[in-house]
Amino acid sequence: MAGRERFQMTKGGYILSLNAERMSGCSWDCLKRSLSTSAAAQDKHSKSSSSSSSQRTYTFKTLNVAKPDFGILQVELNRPDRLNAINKDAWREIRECFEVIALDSDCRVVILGGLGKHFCAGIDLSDIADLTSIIGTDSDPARKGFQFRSLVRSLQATFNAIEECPKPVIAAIHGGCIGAGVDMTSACDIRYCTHDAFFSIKEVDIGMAADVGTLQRFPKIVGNDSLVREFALTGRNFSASEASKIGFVSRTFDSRASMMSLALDVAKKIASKSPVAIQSTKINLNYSRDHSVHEGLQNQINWQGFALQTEDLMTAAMASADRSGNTIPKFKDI
Ligand SMILES: CC/C=C\C=C\CC(=O)SCCNC(=O)CCNC(=O)[C@H](O)C(C)(C)COP(=O)(O)OP(=O)(O)OC[C@H]1O[C@@H](n2cnc3c(N)ncnc32)[C@H](O)[C@@H]1OP(=O)(O)O
Repeated sequence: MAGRERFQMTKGGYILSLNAERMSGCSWDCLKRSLSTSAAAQDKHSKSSSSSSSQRTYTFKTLNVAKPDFGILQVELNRPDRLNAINKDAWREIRECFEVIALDSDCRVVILGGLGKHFCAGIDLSDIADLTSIIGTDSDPARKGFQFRSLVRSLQATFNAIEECPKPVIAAIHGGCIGAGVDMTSACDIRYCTHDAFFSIKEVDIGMAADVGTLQRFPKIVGNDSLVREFALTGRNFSASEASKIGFVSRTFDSRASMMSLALDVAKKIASKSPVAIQSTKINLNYSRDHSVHEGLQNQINWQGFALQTEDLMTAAMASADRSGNTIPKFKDI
């Protein structure tokens, strides 16, 4: 973390550190309840954020958040002794973090990485017994079914929060990116990895189908149905070079340092542009991925109905027109 400040906002937000304290040690059932109330709390905060004087603090047990440069947040999975396996606190905190980032006008782009030897070893295997404890309850099969549905919905919401965050998210992957790690990075906008990275859609090896995004997002990223099925049906590791060949990652690097340096350069470039243009691009790319070309174009028409009214259009156009390159456009936060 040398050279980077711990980041704390002092205007219009949330005291996540208190939430983290309150939630530690809760059961999966408790996690489900907290995740569903989190959305309502977020909504309440978003409505009052412009007038609220409470603190927005990026303080988490399982995540490290820093602000390396203007408009950029660096979020790192921070359970290195467990290889950043996602435990119940992490499921909740990743969602909370990206929900807050979505509303944080100081943040224009995010770099998502992991501390320690591996990016992410998937779900925390020591939580599996707790996760499946619904089976041992007295409820009838239908009621257990409803409880499992609600659990999976709440876990999906963690990675949905990354995809639905209007700020672009750059995943910087090193070492293992296993199971839930693939689900998580599939929800990101840009993926880079080091040459030593390896990936696995590992869920079949723990007796389940991937259920928090990989089967839905990964095929749309790589566009090779046969290979998707080979990976998802065998759980075999695939290398950085395979990931690059199929387009799951767009660049590979010799070292983490060179990856983070390039990720930061790309993030700076994104942060320097109109946030109206950047967020409109992410939102419309996501919409168009999930709709027909015609529907995507219709949505874009409606979107442009307000987005083209931005002052950023003239600011950016005038800067582009100045061939000397001396006009550096400045764009207000959203
Ligand atoms: C509703 C469900 C929603 C989502 C479901 C998602 C499913 C998945 O994520 S499936 C994938 C689950 N993960 C795995 O199967 C990975 C298991 N780990 C490994 O295969 C290896 O650890 C490795 C990632 C290849 C790394 O190997 P290595 O570098 O040799 O480290 P180790 O010595 O094996 O591990 C060090 C230390 O970490 C512990 N650990 C590793 N993975 C996990 C994990 N997923 N959960 C909890 N703990 C993990 C490992 O036990 C070691 O612990 P020690 O106490 O130091 O022995």
